[in-house]
Amino acid sequence: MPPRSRRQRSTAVRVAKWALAGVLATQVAVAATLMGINRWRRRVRPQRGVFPRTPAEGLPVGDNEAMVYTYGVDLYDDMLAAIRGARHRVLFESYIIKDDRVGHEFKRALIDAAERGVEVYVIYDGFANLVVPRSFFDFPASVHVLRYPAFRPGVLLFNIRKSGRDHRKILTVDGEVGFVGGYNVGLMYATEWRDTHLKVTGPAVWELENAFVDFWNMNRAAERPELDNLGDAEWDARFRVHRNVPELIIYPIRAMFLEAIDRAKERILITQAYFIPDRELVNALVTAAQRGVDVNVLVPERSNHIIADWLARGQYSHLLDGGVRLWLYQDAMVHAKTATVDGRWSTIGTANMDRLSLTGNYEINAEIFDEGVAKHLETVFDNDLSNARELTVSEWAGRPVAAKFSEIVLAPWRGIL
Ligand SMILES: O=P(O)(O)OC[C@H](O)CO
Repeated sequence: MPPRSRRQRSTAVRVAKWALAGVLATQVAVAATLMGINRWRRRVRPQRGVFPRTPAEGLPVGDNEAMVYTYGVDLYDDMLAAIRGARHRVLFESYIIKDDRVGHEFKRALIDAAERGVEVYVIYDGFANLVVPRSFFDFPASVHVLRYPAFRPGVLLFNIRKSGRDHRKILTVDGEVGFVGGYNVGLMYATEWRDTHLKVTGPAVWELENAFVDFWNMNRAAERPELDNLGDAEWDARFRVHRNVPELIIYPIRAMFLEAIDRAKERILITQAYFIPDRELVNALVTAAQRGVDVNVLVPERSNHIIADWLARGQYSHLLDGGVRLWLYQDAMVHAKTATVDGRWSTIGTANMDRLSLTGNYEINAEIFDEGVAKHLETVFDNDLSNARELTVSEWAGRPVAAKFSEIVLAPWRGIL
């Protein structure tokens, strides 16, 4: 190579490096500014954490009964009652368990169950609970505990099987009752966050048990017992459970969403805590809106993760211009991960509509083909709208230039979070 073109190439490489460093520095500066503003705003104008609730009611789904919770106190009361009434086996898995009054109530109930001879298995995520003192997770030997590791060395070798958090929230008792949904365990979630969880009784509990058992057996320490499945799978198409399992490189929840949106004819109602859909999901929603489907997405106006909010905002123009209606939940965090289509299909689960959940973490979503459950979720959605405001195309177009700049600068992070 002649000396001049070698010089040109090294200049180009230097310019590219500086440009990249400049972009990264700008992203960090924008993110730090947003976090600073958020911290200040939370101090001067804290969220009231008051929101409408929709009473839970028993809804038949084939041979099962489903119940939808929208208030943490009600949910935790029923979960604790189930653990306290356990006779044979409790399987409890939570992404976050706080070291507070509610966390201790669960811990006590689990220990008491083990002490009266019930088999008790507990799984929690090591990374999500790094801020919780390790001593909180000291259980007597009678409780079998699996801490999903905060770090798995395989990720350093880009081994996708070793990636992802255990983001699931499952409780099953005696194979008779099961819970799944958005609620972690903690005092703040009990009263201040609007979330959605599902209780199911009947043969479909097997689905949740099976999900727990597979995870336990895949990740248990050698000295911990292997779990047998109790009962048989029902193959009931009305109530299915989908699991993202990075270890097996399967992520069916994203496909479930795409399939349901693709089939929609009348209406789609989605509630999401962190709404950062990928290109295909955005296109599916816009395509549905353009074929006349009434597409509605409810998100918190201010979530607990300001950067997630701003990554979500980066998609709003495309969605609003495409005819999707966006609703911003007021004065409280809405943490639900639900959707319903055409009054007949519903999902309630742990997966956020973002990259981390849909192609990253261990997740679990119930998919329910039932008009009663869908109708109930539509009522929940309507109640939530009484505490939300619609973001209009004109309001959005008139946002400050600094906001538009921040959205553009942070856009590349959507592929990570
Ligand atoms: O990861 P999620 O959806 O369970 O949400 C957890 C909260 O963001 C805790 O900060």
